[in-house]
Amino acid sequence: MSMQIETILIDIPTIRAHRLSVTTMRTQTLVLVKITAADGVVGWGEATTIGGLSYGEESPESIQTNIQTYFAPLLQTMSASNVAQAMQTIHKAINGNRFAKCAVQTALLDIHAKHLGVPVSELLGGRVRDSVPVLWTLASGDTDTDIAEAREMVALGRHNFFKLKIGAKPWQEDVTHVIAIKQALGADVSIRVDVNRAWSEMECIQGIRALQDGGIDLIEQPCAINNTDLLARLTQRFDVAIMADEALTGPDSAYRLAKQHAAHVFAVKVAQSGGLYEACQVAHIAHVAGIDLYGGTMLEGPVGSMASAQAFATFPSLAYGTELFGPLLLTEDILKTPLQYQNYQLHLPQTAGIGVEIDEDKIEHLRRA
Ligand SMILES: O=C(O)C[C@H]1C=CC(=O)O1
Ligand SMILES: [Mn+2]
Repeated sequence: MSMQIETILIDIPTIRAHRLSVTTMRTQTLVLVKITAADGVVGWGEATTIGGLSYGEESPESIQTNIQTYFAPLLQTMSASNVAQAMQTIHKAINGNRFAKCAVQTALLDIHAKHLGVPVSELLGGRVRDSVPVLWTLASGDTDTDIAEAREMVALGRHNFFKLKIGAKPWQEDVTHVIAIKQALGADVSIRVDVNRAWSEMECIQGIRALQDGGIDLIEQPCAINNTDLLARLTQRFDVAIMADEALTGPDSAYRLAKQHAAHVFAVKVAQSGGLYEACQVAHIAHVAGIDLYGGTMLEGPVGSMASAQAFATFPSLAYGTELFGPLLLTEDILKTPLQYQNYQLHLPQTAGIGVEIDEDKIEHLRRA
């Protein structure tokens, strides 16, 4: 009874340039993991990251190599039915590699949930919601384009709150851009910013003060990943919510950030957490510590986005919503039935597994040779 595992890279152009402080994306590389159980049931997982190695510590190519070289031989000795035991074996043999571990765990959960005939959320404690609010990230680099894009999203019923990517330009220029968008969209539209760790302490103090005065609701990862002391000082200093993103790398860091009072909000990402179980643990640590929750993304395609939704649907609260818009940033879909984005929410189906039906012909056509 052995399992087979395959890693597939798919390069898909984005609908427009997506500008972050660490990189400008024009394509996204989906990293898909396909596990076939001994009985033929297929499970899917995703280990997509942003901009090669410019955002995270694993690249699409390193994930593929490490899964083929180190995960595959382990999986060939296991049965798919006990996900906890399989992950324990993997954790004993493989250090780090959270994204790869998340993808493998997701595919194993997909198989197990399909065997049981339940959605993956039922293996994570059960749903407290059947849909999650989804924001849109304005990151064209141009103020007027961003305003027009936001208005279109509201009119379409797709998104009614927004995140702006800043940190690439001098902070004063970024603040002018953000405030112009906030004023154009009005008091009722929540605007958040993601600095992606670009600012020094003085830039944080001056930039965040101006953004707080301008009515911005949330400041995401303003400073360096490891400078959690500064993140804690900013959390004490400001009333506007400070959110940890890159600093959060699973339950252990969640515990340390909570103990340090280093954030008002946690951006929980399944890949950064090292798996769906671990993302749920991060959420529970936050909940116990009185830290609010936000469902983050690595701009995954439909597999990783629905896997994330299965986890986020179980979170005790989701005060700041989610950013599971990754599939909408891509020019190609890889599903037989597209995900259901309606009324500003992503809806979770009741189908068994993670809730996606992959178009394998499409994947064969799009995959990297
Ligand atoms: O949050 C990040 O840092 C990465 C990602 C999430 C949304 C987006 O536009 O970029
Ligand atoms: Mn972020």
